[in-house]
Amino acid sequence: MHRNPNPYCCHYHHFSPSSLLPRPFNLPSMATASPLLPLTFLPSKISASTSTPLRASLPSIDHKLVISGGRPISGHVPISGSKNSALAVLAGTLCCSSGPVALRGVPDLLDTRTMADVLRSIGARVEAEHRDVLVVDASDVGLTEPCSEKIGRIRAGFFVLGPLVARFGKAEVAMPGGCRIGLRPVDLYIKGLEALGAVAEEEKVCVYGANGKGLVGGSFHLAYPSVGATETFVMAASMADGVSVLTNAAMEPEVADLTKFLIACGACIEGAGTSTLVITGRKKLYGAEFTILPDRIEAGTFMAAAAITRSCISLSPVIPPHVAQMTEKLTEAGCKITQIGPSALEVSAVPEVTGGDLQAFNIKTLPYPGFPTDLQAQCMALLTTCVGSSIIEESVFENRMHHVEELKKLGADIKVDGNTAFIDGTKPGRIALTGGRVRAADLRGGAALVLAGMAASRITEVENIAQIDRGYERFEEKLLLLGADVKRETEAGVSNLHPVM
Ligand SMILES: CC(=O)N[C@H]1[C@@H](OP(=O)(O)OP(=O)(O)OC[C@H]2O[C@@H](n3ccc(=O)[nH]c3=O)[C@H](O)[C@@H]2O)O[C@H](CO)[C@@H](O)[C@@H]1O
Ligand SMILES: C=C(OP(=O)(O)O)C(=O)O
Repeated sequence: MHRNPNPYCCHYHHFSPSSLLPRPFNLPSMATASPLLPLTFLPSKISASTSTPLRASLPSIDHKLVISGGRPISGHVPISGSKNSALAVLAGTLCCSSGPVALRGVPDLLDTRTMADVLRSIGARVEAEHRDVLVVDASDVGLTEPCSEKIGRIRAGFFVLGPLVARFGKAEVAMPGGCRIGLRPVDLYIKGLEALGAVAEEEKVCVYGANGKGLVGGSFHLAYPSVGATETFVMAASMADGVSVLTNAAMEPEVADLTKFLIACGACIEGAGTSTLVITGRKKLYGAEFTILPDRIEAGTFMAAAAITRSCISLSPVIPPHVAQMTEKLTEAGCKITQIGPSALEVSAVPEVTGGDLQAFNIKTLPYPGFPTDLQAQCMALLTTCVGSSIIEESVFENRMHHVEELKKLGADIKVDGNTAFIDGTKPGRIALTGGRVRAADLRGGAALVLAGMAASRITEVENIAQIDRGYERFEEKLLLLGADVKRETEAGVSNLHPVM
């Protein structure tokens, strides 16, 4: 690997964003996957505090979900810790050079397992302690080139760049993977680090800290409130020498959660959850205990599941303001959402509440507090069952409509023009989805197909569910617990149990 002869030099290397476009998506290979682990998990034991063993990657690439549709669901579903918060916080553990971090609520997902492997590849210790605590000790990390193959599987792999440059003065990180929903460049990450004095090398993502040590405080205005670029800047600035200011920062709850985590570790950050962050760098951050916030996207997905099956379910823990956009849209459709506890909601779409049909609504995805792009596909599935026409405008990612063709195979009537989808809903008293064989192209699109299958009149098979396993903890087990007829089919046969533990 080529190295800068003087990695700490201050001269400027021109940074070319085009050299940082993502490489092709790289799913975990069956050849490298570990064998199935013993099954010890029973659906009745699902709890919001499910443990996080984070062992080897889940070999679910050839698994499919088989759904027998048309059944209502009922009961309570526990919501796991947030995938996107957990991934950012796991990257943030690299800021802690003194003492271990104890994390509660890290969901057991393909993506969190991959992130754990990324951390291990540079010398961090990542271990499950008790059933619910994941301990990460990055005190002895010394390497600055995390495993490229693992980074190439997940978007959040790139989040380690900021902490590594800030702590060690250099880092070489491969282009990340994640959902194939657009070009997803990393130019804003790099520009943010450059504002802190970093120097990026052309042709590869190799970044050096300023003045041979690390980063210096600086100001940066994000041209777009990118979640990952905000998180990268905040982690890096927390260890930079001096005060940094970030404006037009992303305000997603997961960004605020990362900020809270860093503060718990000794960082000095003002403005958490707002668009202006003022960060006073600290020489060192320390290990701390932290609990990951509940996953608002998983919660929103189950809210959509209740609506699409015209059912009534409760869910917790959920932070009601975090799902406000979903609550607003489902209420517009005719559902009733009731807060039944400080962190519990009931979602009802039963005929006695809705009068029989749900009404179409429109969506435009936007950065938080706008409607989340990560719930667009699930809402599209729902809208194919609502009465009337609706329009979905995807404004965050330029290529997040892969689920359209698959939904059409299940009987949906959808037309796409650029990033706008026109959904011709169903007729009163009739749900048009029939079922069929479809393939998950990405995480949320995959979940949307499962929801559609639950409303369809016949059997639906969803293939390539490794995509779903990337971001939903025990998805089909939770659905099964609610009474859905969902089975995981593996090469070895049918299984209603997740093959993780
Ligand atoms: C692991 C994680 O947390 N993933 C989430 C994160 O992704 P991620 O952090 O990748 O999303 P961003 O907010 O960065 O991306 C939003 C838009 O900004 C563009 N962009 C981003 C960075 C950059 O340097 N240059 C650039 O042009 C992207 O291509 C995209 O069109 O936020 C998204 C938006 O809420 C969510 O859908 C993802 O689930
Ligand atoms: C787009 C998503 O994930 P990632 O950014 O990890 O690809 C998602 O969670 O919907």
